Amino acid sequence: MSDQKTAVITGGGQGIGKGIAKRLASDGFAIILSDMNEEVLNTTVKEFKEQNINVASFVGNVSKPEDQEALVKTAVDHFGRVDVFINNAGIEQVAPIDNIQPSELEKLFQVNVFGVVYGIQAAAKQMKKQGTGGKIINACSIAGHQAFTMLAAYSATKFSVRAFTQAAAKEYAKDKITVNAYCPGIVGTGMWDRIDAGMVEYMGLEQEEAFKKFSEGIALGRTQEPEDVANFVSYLASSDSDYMTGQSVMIDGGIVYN
Ligand SMILES: NC(=O)C1=CN([C@@H]2O[C@H](COP(=O)(O)OP(=O)(O)OC[C@H]3O[C@@H](n4cnc5c(N)ncnc54)[C@H](O)[C@@H]3O)[C@@H](O)[C@H]2O)C=CC1
Ligand SMILES: CC(=O)C(C)=O
Repeated sequence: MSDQKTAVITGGGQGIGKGIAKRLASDGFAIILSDMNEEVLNTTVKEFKEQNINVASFVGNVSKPEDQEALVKTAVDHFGRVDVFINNAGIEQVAPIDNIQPSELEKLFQVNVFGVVYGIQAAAKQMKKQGTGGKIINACSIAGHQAFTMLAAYSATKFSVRAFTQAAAKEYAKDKITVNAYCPGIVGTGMWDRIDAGMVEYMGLEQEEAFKKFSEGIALGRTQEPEDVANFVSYLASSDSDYMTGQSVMIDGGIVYN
């Protein structure tokens, strides 16, 4: 087994996942970046290679268990091990409850919940085989602690991520696998561009007005960058967090207080 630890990041082609991957690379991890968007994935991998980051990639859909298994196999084939697995990929949906359609509800749960479950299963299987323990880290949200209007279904998926984070932490503790989650607030990524567009449609707001409105209550006075999330995930991926498991922690600049 190689000396260099390996971190796998789903939805790593852009946004928060890309920020996390960059940070973990600078922390010394070999990186397996995965995304279903091949174009953004290839662009980011090229950028990382130009920065001499030890990176390999896998195109896959987190909502397919066979893709999650193949992602772990890719990591093992390239780097011989999986130490950290980050279930970052996620999608949003903006709609009042009256308008939530069955197909959209299914898709949201398939990606944000089933995808996390399949990722946890594939990662834990490999970590148990290695016998080295490991860290599984899930993308939750402030919406996983407090449901938001127009984001009811999305919020429900993130409450569910919190439940799986707790239960997985309890089940895998004996294998020295910790399971925690990061709960960002308002991060200026493609996801928020789409949420903003959805709010324009349903609430009659001007473009970017929703982003501004949601951001008004941030105690630290600014919206979040992927790097703000990555700084915390760096801790979760490190041995400094060895005594922490089952937690879904707010990293939101002060929006939701538990
Ligand atoms: N942007 C924000 O304000 C917040 C985001 N989050 C969560 O953080 C995570 C990352 O969000 P962002 O970077 O903002 O999103 P993003 O939309 O900018 O990037 C998400 C990436 O995931 C990929 N992806 C989507 N569905 C996939 C699938 N089925 N299989 C594989 N890859 C898939 C996309 O192609 C994209 O590259 C998500 O789980 C999101 O729910 C949580 C709180 C706040
Ligand atoms: C996208 C998201 O999780 C929020 C709360 O903005």
